[in-house]
Amino acid sequence: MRLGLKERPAMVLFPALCAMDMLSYNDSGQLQLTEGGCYLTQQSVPTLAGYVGLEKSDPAVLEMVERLKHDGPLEAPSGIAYVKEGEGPSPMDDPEVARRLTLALAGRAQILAPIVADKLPKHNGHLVDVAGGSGFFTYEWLLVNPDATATVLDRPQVLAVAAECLFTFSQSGRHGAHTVPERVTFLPGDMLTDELPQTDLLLAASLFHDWPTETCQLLARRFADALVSGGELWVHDAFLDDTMDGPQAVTDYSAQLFWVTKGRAYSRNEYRQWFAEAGLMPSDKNSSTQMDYGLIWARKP
Ligand SMILES: C[S@@+](CC[C@H](N)C(=O)[O-])C[C@H]1O[C@@H](n2cnc3c(N)ncnc32)[C@H](O)[C@@H]1O
Repeated sequence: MRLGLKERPAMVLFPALCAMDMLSYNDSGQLQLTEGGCYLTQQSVPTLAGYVGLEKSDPAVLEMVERLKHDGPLEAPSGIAYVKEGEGPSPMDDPEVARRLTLALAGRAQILAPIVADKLPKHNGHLVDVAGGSGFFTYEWLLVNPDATATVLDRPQVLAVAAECLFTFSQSGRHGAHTVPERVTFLPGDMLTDELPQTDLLLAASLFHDWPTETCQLLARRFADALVSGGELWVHDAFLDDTMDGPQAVTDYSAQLFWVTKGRAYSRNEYRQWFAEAGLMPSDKNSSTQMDYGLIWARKP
């Protein structure tokens, strides 16, 4: 790895360059320039280096280079979006910023939640929606599971917004929506350190992608511990191909996640390794939802 990149920036940059057909893996699994990628070198005649180099002094390009080199921003005095870790400041604990960031995701959740609710198991037990944000995934799931209950766990300032979303949901006039609030518990807490409630189903929606690999492994172990025997961990996210060379929509998204969070997009294979290490039995089935998102799951024996 001559660039000396750490794992996270390398796994953002190289899959993106593969998806753009600039790099590919050879038979020995080593990265090499593709025919198109060769035009990016100074030695190529003709070369694209001058054309691409028009952007070389752009402040955003220079900042991305710094972040790739340092595995994130050198300084983040007010914390990192969607991340609460340890005693450091978190935007998710600032009422105004937490509201803005939570509402920024609420539209996506509202669109995807009915599709996810339809694909999650039908159950009359309990769902824990960890880092549930606006809570829409929970509300929709409770609508199709009229005897079930659920807990939405997140930071207190986020849950204040989730409660407003629940009120609006309950007033929608949709069949059964008025029964949902009495079946929801809001649990303020820290998913990295607090004890998690025991549950039949645990949903991790757009959660792992905010965190580096070691934290994902820790979370997988914590979620496995929270499941009852026979319980299931469901992940809703955008996944890299297991070949780590696309799809381009997800490598682009991964670069955005790298820029604003501590994480990146991961492949299903990476998730399944964490689940197996945590003692879960990953299903090998893949299910897609919309917006390049999909579902995978694992069962506790
Ligand atoms: C990207 S959002 C996903 C929200 C929701 N699951 C969705 O798909 O719309 C990540 C969420 O993780 C929450 N979060 C971050 N660190 C946390 C922590 N240590 N404990 C609990 N929640 C946390 C954030 O407050 C935020 O709501």
